[in-house]
Amino acid sequence: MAEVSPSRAVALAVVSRARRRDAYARELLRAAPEMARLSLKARGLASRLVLGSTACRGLLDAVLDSHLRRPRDLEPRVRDALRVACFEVMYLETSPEVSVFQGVELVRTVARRASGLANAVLRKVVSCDRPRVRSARERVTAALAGGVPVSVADVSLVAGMPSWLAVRLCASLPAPQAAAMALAQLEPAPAWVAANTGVCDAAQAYTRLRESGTAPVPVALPGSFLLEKPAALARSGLVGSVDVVVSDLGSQMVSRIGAPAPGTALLEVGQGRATKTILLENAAAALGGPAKVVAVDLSESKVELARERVSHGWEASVTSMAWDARLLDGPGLPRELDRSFDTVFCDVPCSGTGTMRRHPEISWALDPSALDADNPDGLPALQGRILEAASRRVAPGGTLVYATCSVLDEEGPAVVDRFLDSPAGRGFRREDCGRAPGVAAAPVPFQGMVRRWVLPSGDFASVPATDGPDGHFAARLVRRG
Ligand SMILES: C[S@@+](CC[C@H](N)C(=O)[O-])C[C@H]1O[C@@H](n2cnc3c(N)ncnc32)[C@H](O)[C@@H]1O
Repeated sequence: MAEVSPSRAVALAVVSRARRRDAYARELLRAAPEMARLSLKARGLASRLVLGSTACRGLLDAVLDSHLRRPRDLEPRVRDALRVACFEVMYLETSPEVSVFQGVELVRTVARRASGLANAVLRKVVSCDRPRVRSARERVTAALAGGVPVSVADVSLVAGMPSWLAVRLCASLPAPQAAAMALAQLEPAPAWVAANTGVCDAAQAYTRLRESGTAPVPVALPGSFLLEKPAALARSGLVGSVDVVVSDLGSQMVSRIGAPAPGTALLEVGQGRATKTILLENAAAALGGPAKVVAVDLSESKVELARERVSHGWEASVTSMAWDARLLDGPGLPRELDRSFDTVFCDVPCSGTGTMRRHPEISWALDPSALDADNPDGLPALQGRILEAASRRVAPGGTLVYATCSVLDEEGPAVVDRFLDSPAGRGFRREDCGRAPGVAAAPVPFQGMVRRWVLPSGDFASVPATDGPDGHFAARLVRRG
């Protein structure tokens, strides 16, 4: 009898490891020694099974529980195997016979006596749930073209996300965009990288990427590439040496929207691992030379990491420090922050709903109350507070950029509207992100790519779609002189 395939066995090992260690599935997938022994095709399937079964976790559990007499009795390792198999039956194109057979074998590898139960459950998934997904997908695909509404239930089922999140998504996005996002959620996300021009120019980055087997394809922004074989990047050493930074194209667009003029002062709030610091300096350099950047983050360990990364090419122009951005308008600021800046770029903590293809844990880990504007401990309150405090550091005539990787109104336009209505915000006016100097100076096709996502308000809001960038939001506010 045929055995369970290596890709499914590896997928189960990684999913179980993530549960036991309470770790991120994508990171374990990258580090898994078993992955290196798989063929490229098998690695692709293992990766889809791990990321997909993680992204749909709650929905798969509800499906499995509906077919079990005593769901609570299911051992965690059997549930892991059934989730992987259930995801394949419902969402992938594998024939039902193969996916059920493989699912039963997978369960047998962890609990021989549970194989009969697995067979019964997976057959029910084939007859009840697989057709539901297929018909929901047809309706969502029809909504993509426009003119047809999209239902919350279909978005939730097609994307494998909780219904409350689908409700918020459909309230934030026009139907064709909600449909495009739902259809893209369980597809592999494109892999973009940008050359770190502090270390190498676009031509050198291209050569190094090509020689390392990543099959780079230049995109409309010089130094930016789509990788056709992203798996080779991990072995290339180019990420560790910071010759390139891995960054979604939407994030690269936001960095051009925030691009400081050469030699001017920029305060970056929420520096994280310094990916945008490098992109912002790339953008300034493209305009003529680096900016003088002071960057803050609440997390000491991220500041350490950021310092190491910017030391590759930008050590002379970037200062990274640990500071709580909510205190940027208070007394006792360190000398580096007690001044005004030509640009203040706020990359605030957010739900990450624009990046769920890359971070599959997000949708089932999010607490809906964290998105309520009136929750004092929620994200919109934190984002508004950071924006307000950071606005005090903008010089007259200077620019304040507010950025998130969320697609939800509550964390984007609503936060900016509230700020502009507040006493601190009254001195600012909203400007068109598509006309930002860093965008206007970029090649015309890139300008078109950015402007495609600019809303009538002037804000930038990309939305995930198959082969498209992640969901990023940016508002550009100029302080009256
Ligand atoms: C969206 S991430 C930034 C990503 C980063 N800009 C990059 O490109 O890698 C938001 C960052 O804000 C930081 N943060 C959260 N609360 C903060 C606060 N009160 N003050 C400063 N930084 C904060 C987090 O540690 C996190 O690194």
